Amino acid sequence: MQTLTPHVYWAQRHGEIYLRVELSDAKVRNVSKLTHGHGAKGDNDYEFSLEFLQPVKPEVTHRSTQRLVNITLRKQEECWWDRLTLQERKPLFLAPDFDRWLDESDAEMELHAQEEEIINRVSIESKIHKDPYLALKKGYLFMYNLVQFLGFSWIFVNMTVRLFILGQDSFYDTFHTIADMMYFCQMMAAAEVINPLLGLVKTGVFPAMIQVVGRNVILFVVFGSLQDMQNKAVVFFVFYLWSSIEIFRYPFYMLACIDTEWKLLTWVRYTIWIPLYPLGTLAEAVAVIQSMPVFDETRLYSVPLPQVLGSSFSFSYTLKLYLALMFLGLFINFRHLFRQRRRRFRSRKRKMN
Ligand SMILES: CCCCCCCCCCCCC[C@@H](O)CC(=O)SCCNC(=O)CCNC(=O)[C@H](O)C(C)(C)COP(=O)(O)OP(=O)(O)OC[C@H]1O[C@@H](n2cnc3c(N)ncnc32)[C@H](O)[C@@H]1OP(=O)(O)O
Repeated sequence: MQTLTPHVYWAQRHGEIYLRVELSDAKVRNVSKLTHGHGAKGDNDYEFSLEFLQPVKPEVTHRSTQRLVNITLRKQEECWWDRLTLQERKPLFLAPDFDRWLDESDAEMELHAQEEEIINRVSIESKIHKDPYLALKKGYLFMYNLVQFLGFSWIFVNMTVRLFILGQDSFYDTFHTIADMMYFCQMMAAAEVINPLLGLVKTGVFPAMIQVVGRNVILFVVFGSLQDMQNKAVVFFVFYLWSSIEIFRYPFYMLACIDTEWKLLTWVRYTIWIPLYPLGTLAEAVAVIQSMPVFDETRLYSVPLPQVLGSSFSFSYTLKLYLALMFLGLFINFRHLFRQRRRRFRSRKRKMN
């Protein structure tokens, strides 16, 4: 029996080489030796060898059907080859496999489509299998954000309308008009520390704690417990700056809960804190400084001391320490928000590419 060379058809992808050998009832001894195949010249031994343009991995898979043998090789390095063989002249027995043939850009598109399909499958599977309470969690977060959004919108609209109608006079009774709603929203905001603790949102507990504790000290201790502070203009600025960010932040979270994004809203949420956060901290610092003489005068929250050390330890000393903490808190949260912004816009750029 003589040894012949079969017709071999080839195609490639970035990572693989496909060879198709047209022989019926072929038995494969090793990948390049096909015994007892039935080719154009009848029953014979068939053999071929190829010197590839670049190295391939040693593992080779092959599958024989009644009419042909399919061989798959993996390229050592994932890249597009200009041709299959090292020698420029194509061997006579080799031809393109037009059934599988793709040019480089089509192969790239096929690769992207496969990658996307895998990502979609993994994310759907992880949603279905990993968290049976996902809908419940999202429902809770959506409702929480909706209530906060409504609360802060009421505050913002109310203050804006009053500013237009009463002008500067509206500054001085902000507290009496707005405080109840602000108490409600800021008490609810404790959930913002609890949510990451329970793993409901993927963010740090510490920045949320700084934010919530920081605001509540101002609201409940500085404004809430000193009547003299309640009709100061600084209340207007503090409340207006707080609500200006929240009317964008909460709707942004609401959309996130229903896996939706409105690009302009995302941009606003991750941008307006840049002027608002320092201004808000400044307004809070002014409130703290203005409250110090009032605490000294009223002796509220002062700690009685033994006679030798003086009569009492005024709460204004604690506030002096708190002032320093405020600027440390501003620095920590400014850095945190800056990172969140960079992460958000970087991942969006990556999605667009
Ligand atoms: C521990 C002792 C403390 C001592 C205190 C010391 C005093 C400190 C004083 C500090 C000064 C404070 C000044 C301040 O009060 C002044 C002002 O507020 S002025 C107004 C301007 N302010 C702002 O812009 C801040 C607004 N606040 C915030 O942005 C947040 O509170 C903050 C914690 C700072 C940051 O938020 P977060 O870490 O959550 O970042 P993201 O928004 O990017 O969210 C991350 C991912 O989690 C998802 N997420 C978060 N929350 C929710 C939610 N409620 N519902 C649904 N999803 C949520 C979000 O979608 C992100 O997910 P993904 O990454 O997948 O997009």
